[in-house]
Amino acid sequence: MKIAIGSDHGGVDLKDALVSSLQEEGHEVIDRGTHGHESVDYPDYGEAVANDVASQTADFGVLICTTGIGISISANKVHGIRAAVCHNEDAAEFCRRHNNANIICFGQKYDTPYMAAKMTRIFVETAFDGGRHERRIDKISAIEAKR
Ligand SMILES: O=C(CO)[C@H](O)[C@H](O)[C@H](O)COP(=O)(O)O
Repeated sequence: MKIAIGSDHGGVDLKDALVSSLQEEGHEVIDRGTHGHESVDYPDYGEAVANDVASQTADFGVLICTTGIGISISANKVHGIRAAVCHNEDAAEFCRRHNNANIICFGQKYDTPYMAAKMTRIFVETAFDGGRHERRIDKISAIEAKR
């Protein structure tokens, strides 16, 4: 898989750990930064990764900030993006099965490298269930289309 990843300074250590584990698992990783602990603004990285996913430059995205919240809100402003904050394996599975999420978001404050790698593995390996969930995704897209 081709996976775009990004974080602000509050998520950079977890981001760097995930870049390594994703590469070890054989994924092609597009690392959109940040690349150090200097203070930066999470919307810049949320937008960069969201653009990669929306344009199909990447199959999926991974975003990290301190809590996972600011960067997920930012990514969800890009048309076609469904970014889900996950802190356990069940959420990582169900945001794919029911919500067809295309970006998974973590909070470095809460998620260990081990757990984030595990959740990311579940996320990329789980298919969308379709069926009744397709109708709901279509309604999300319809909300987007009004703007
Ligand atoms: O936006 C956030 C919360 O949703 C992110 O966690 C940021 O990393 C955080 O706000 C950055 O805060 P800082 O005090 O500037 O490090």
